[in-house]
Amino acid sequence: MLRWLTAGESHGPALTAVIEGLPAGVVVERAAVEGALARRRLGYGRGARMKFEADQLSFLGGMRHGLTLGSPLALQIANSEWAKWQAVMDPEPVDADEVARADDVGAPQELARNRPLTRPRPGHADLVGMTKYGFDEARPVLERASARETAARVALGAVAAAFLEQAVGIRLVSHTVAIGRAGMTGPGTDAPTAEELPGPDDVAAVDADPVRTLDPELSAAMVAEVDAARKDGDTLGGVVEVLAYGLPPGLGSHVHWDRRLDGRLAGALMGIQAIKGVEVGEGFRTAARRGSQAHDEMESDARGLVRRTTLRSGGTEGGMSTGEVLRVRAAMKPISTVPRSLRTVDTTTGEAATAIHQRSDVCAVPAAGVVAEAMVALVLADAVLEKFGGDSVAEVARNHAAYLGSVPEHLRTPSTTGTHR
Ligand SMILES: Cc1cc2nc3c(=O)[nH]c(=O)nc-3n(C[C@H](O)[C@H](O)[C@H](O)COP(=O)(O)O)c2cc1C
Ligand SMILES: C=C(O[C@@H]1CC(C(=O)O)=C[C@@H](OP(=O)(O)O)[C@H]1O)C(=O)O
Repeated sequence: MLRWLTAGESHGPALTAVIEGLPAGVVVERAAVEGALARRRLGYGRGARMKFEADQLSFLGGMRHGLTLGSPLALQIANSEWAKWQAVMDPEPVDADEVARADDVGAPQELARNRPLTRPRPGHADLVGMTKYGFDEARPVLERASARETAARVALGAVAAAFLEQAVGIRLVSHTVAIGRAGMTGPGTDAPTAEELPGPDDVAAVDADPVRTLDPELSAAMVAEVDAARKDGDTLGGVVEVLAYGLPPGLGSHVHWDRRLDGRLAGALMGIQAIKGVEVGEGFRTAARRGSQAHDEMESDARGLVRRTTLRSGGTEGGMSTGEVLRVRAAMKPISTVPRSLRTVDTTTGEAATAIHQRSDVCAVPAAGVVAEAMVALVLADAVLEKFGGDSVAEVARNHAAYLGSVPEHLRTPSTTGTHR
């Protein structure tokens, strides 16, 4: 079983993450984890904070000389802006005078770090978090609700992705499929073909695009959507897709609801801030089709392998991976810190007010794709360990190879023979 936790506030000293249950012998390269953290900061529409704040990574346990030890792996992402926030966010008691002095000289009240935040934003965690935890302002809520925390998940996801590739050859890629109305497809559209999907070697090309899509026309339309929203003082959401290549058939299980791979993926993706919908394969769009147009028919190819003719299911049947490319989508709602300020109430007086608006992202959909990729990597790593066990990477790899080798000749598929993309 793979378990993991994150801790840390958005403007606190650091984010901390621990993952337990990884086998020994995973090569974890600093460059790979830092690369993943850098990818999460990408994307047209992100706010100013992404430019000046740096993710300072340290490995604190569970590794020796670049290899996992089989013990819990702990890492930390220090906040380069901490000095500015220390008085306001110090975990230890601080003099009120010191907090008062932490005001930004000359900053408008909106931007002052030390003022109580009493105008909760509709769509953010502010009001309900204050009510639930008994706070009289939103700072203690928004600090943890903030998607800054996703940096810790992305770091863990990079470790999980390293394990997946090294032990069983699974590789992931994510991309943006819609921002606002750009890229939205209706119920009639069919599943993409394998050639239309980004492959695992396309990660750098996807990341090179400002909105993380390989389609230049779509990219331009998405950038235009972000520009138009920014001009109107508004924000946007969209849809991201994660693809995983190299899965064996049989990760997850049909035998119990909480063992279904699709359910576990949906839970993990819905656990990302602002994600409000998840689709496996054609998801909601498949509901509008007839059965004859909704499933992936099987045929025997020239080599006698059982092959699917389409990619509609998204790579799961019965809560198990089929061995086809895994394809999951997540829908992100628009950013709730809307510059043109939404109506709210001041929680000190109950009077009408406009919601807090500090600097924020206009659109963070491209970054959400990187976070979704990390969550899928973590779920798949857990499912691989459940199926193949093993205390070392070599043992997991042996168990995986033995399983694939045991599939009867007449049921072999491209995935059981290692010939899928
Ligand atoms: C990568 C990423 C960046 C985000 N950036 C912002 C932001 O700058 N401003 C904001 O109000 N919400 C932002 N959000 C969304 C909030 O974190 C989220 O709406 C809030 O935590 C409430 O949770 P809920 O939307 O799931 O209800 C971001 C989310 C993600 C995944
Ligand atoms: C810091 C990150 O994202 C933050 C997520 C976020 C939110 O409300 O979720 C709000 C913004 O923070 P602030 O309001 O302090 O500018 C984003 O910048 C990050 O992703 O590293």
